Amino acid sequence: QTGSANTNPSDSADDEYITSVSIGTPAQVLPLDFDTGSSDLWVFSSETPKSSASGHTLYSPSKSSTAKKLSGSTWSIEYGDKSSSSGDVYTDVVTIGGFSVKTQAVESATKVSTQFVQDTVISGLVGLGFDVGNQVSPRPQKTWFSNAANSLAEPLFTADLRHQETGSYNFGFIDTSLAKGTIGYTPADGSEGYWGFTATGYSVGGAKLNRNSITGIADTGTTLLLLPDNIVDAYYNNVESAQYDDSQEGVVFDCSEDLPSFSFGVGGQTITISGDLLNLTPIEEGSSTCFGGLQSSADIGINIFGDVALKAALVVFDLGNERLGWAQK
Ligand SMILES: CC(C)C[C@H](NC(=O)C[C@H](O)[C@H](CC1CCCCC1)NC(=O)CC[C@H](O)[C@H](Cc1ccccc1)NC(=O)OC(C)(C)C)C(=O)O
Repeated sequence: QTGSANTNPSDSADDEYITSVSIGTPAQVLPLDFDTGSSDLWVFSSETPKSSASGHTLYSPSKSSTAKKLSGSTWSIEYGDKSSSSGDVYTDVVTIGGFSVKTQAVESATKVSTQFVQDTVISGLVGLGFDVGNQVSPRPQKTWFSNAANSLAEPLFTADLRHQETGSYNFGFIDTSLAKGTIGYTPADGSEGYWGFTATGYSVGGAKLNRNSITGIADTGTTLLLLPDNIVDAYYNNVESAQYDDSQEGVVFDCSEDLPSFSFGVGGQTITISGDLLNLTPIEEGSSTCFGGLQSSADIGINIFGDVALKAALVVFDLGNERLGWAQK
């Protein structure tokens, strides 16, 4: 068995990717953000304060004949961007791309931080990280993919995120036609809950890859490519107008710049992110100053290959073999 779901950029900056998920009986369809950087499936619901819930699609367990309260269970999460949410837990049928998990923990939000209130394009997250990262207590719950893995044709899923166009999350199979290059595999470290891996080197503007390895995570829930300062500086030294902008908290440059590409080695393959994918967006509507897709990871303590990097590749999250596959798109 397999599943295949389309995913779409949330806005002109590809800030997030939105995928429709069916929950309950009859199906309640919510727009959710698939996040390989966390491990909880949580949703705005009938239990979310009305003032916080306006503009969001809500899950109502009371309207689902298959919903069951997981009594005594609660959850609470704070994300890297300091946003947070918390609540209680139900189990219900959750269908993604035509594949159903009958008894999935659906975490219902009784509290959401301002950022989630304002981000009305999504009504929650589907965590696709390792189960060790789940935040339900007293008993952590499994992710949708972990529950699905044994019934899928293969215990893996792929992410095909695209710039300003529809991409896909496929479960249980690899559609190699989505990629131009060969899939290179490298071990994945799930011990922290993330999909951790090591890139074998990098280069700017198509130069030969150096041998400076980079350990980081493949994170569909992070917009940017976040790498160490020495790499960020090596890249922006090639961009005449690049400068750090305190108010934007990142490197900005003239939108008219012809940006160099950025490449990294992984699993014996080279993934090249084109210059135009490294120009994320004007700092505000109509501005001629643009915000870089590559920024520093210095104050995070972990390198993150977020959507800016993932857009250049077809990425295979292979739980069965504990490995990540990358192929140039
Ligand atoms: C709870 C833990 C077990 C796991 C937890 N994991 C993470 O924090 C990483 C995870 O991928 C989280 C998942 C995101 C949380 C916020 C909502 C969207 C998903 N990523 C994050 O926390 C990183 C935040 C994202 O990069 C935001 C996402 C965003 C975009 C538009 C509007 C709002 C929010 N982008 C964002 O800020 O884009 C700019 C810089 C261009 C504005 C952790 O490490 O603490």
